[in-house]
Amino acid sequence: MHLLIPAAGMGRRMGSDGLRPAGGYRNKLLLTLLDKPLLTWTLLSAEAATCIDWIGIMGQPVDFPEFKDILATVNLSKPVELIQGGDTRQESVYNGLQALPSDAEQVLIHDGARCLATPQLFERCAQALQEYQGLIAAIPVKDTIKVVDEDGLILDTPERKQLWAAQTPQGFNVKLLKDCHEQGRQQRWEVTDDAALFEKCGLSVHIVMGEETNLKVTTPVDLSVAEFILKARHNP
Ligand SMILES: Nc1ccn([C@@H]2O[C@H](COP(=O)(O)OP(=O)(O)OP(=O)(O)O)[C@@H](O)[C@H]2O)c(=O)n1
Ligand SMILES: C[C@](O)(CO)[C@H](O)COP(=O)(O)O
Repeated sequence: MHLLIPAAGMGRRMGSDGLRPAGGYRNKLLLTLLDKPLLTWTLLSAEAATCIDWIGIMGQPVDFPEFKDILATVNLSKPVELIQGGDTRQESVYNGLQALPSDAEQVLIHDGARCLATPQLFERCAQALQEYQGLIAAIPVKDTIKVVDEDGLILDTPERKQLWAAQTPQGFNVKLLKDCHEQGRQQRWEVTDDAALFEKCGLSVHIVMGEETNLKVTTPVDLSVAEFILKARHNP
């Protein structure tokens, strides 16, 4: 199974590590969580998942020297390729898809920022991909969700039992996902996950039960929560 890791973000919402001299934020995946860069935790989980046999990491070239240091430390047993990311997650995944080996039939896509996903979740998604052409890890929403207009007025309260919070890994048939990305570029669709492109193209996407701990490290609070979870895992 091929795995693409989008890791080319700016970490604007994290915003904690100051501006780079050249402008722009420092990639949050290079921040330290316990004693390792955040990206290292994601890679260690991918390494432990036996279903994965090739890894592509989409990053910004400015981060490649540090990515190479991380790879040298982790010393993965699987082939790894660094791929130039784009200005959005959608563009980064597009670039990753173009860089897949020509024999890749199925792909899992997993945010570098979801560094707490377990190897078992990768295995579960890879297994389900033998049955489905499109799937995502997701968990039932715990809060009551409101749809709100620009003036702060509630428009709707969707029924909670139909709401799921999308996570990654997201898994797809490579050819179908490439077609969906092409169509997305032509139609100028802007989406925040790959499943949305599948949906817009009228293709079905199945849910695989995700993990409550599989949070996306987005803000400084997430970093503290992730550290807490990792500490509990490593010193139970
Ligand atoms: N141009 C981009 C933007 C995001 N990502 C990746 O997509 C994942 C989810 O994105 P997000 O959490 O939004 O990360 P950032 O873009 O870094 O954060 P922010 O939106 O706060 O700037 C991350 O692993 C991030 O590195 C990417 O590969 N290319
Ligand atoms: C793909 C994703 O992680 C699913 O929750 C999420 O949509 C990424 O979104 P972001 O806008 O990059 O935070």
